[in-house]
Amino acid sequence: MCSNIIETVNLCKKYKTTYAVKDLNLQVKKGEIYGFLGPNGSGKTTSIKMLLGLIKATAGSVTLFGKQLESDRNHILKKVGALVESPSYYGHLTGYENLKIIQRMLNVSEKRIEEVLNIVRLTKAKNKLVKQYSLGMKQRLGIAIALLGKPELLILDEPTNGLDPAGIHEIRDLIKSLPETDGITILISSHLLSEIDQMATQVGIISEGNLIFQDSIEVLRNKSDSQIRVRVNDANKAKIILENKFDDSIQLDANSNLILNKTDDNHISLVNNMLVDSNLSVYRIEEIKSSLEDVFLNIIKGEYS
Ligand SMILES: Nc1ncnc2c1ncn2[C@@H]1O[C@H](COP(=O)(O)OP(=O)(O)OP(=O)(O)O)[C@@H](O)[C@H]1O
Repeated sequence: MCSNIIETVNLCKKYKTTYAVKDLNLQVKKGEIYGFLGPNGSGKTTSIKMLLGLIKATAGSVTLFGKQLESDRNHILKKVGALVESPSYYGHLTGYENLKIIQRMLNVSEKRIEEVLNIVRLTKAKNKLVKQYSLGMKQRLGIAIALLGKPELLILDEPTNGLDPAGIHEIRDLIKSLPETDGITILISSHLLSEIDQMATQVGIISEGNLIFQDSIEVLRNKSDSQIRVRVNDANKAKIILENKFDDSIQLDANSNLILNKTDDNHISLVNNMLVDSNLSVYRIEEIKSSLEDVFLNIIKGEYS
């Protein structure tokens, strides 16, 4: 049995002669927090709109909960909550009153309003007019609205866009806490890996409409390159010694540290012994890893393909 909550097969959207999304094969399993990453204009919103049936695909299929979206759209979408682009509210009404309108439309219990206010931590601000809410509070209200119908799948399109670091942190904590309580599956898009790094279990990277990476966050982390940085009392002398011995050019960084590309233990031990035998003082040997953001940028540039 297929355990994918979202599955798309060769999903395409073409505008005139250009593909905004090309042969997208997304696979999102139950209970995952799937980080859908890509630079601005890479096709995230277009993909999400196709998942929600808001725009028609040029080709390909969308399957949610094992059922083709086309076959039973209304029934399937009842199990989905979404926040796409800037949510619209009635600014002259309170947060509670905004939720009340949607609660009536969805025909869920009034008790659910208090529950979602609590989840998004807006209970204290529920009687404040929404026009007086901060951007972060408005985004959290948008998530509360998306959660009202107790969705099994939550789709959030760039929910941290425009937020300050504290706002981003709040949304991150909130999203991380959701699968534990409700067993919900979440797809969240962003153009910054750092924003979803600590919450995503699975990552899909889209660039120019093509999905160029889809795997666990661990696999992404393992793509991070390592180098060894060595601090000695005379870097130039050390450089000559090592280059003569290993017949390989050694770089120095801006602080006159030696940078070694070979990182295996035996090599590092050999280097250390050589430097010490040459009466150099070795102050520090440390591993430096490229950041996850660098890995993300390198994947987009095609450096890992
Ligand atoms: N209605 C449209 N007509 C023509 N082109 C469109 C339309 N909507 C989107 N596009 C184009 O499709 C491409 C993908 O846009 P999309 O909004 O999906 O990207 P995105 O990854 O969500 O970017 P952002 O983070 O900036 O929202 C862009 O080149 C965009 O200009």
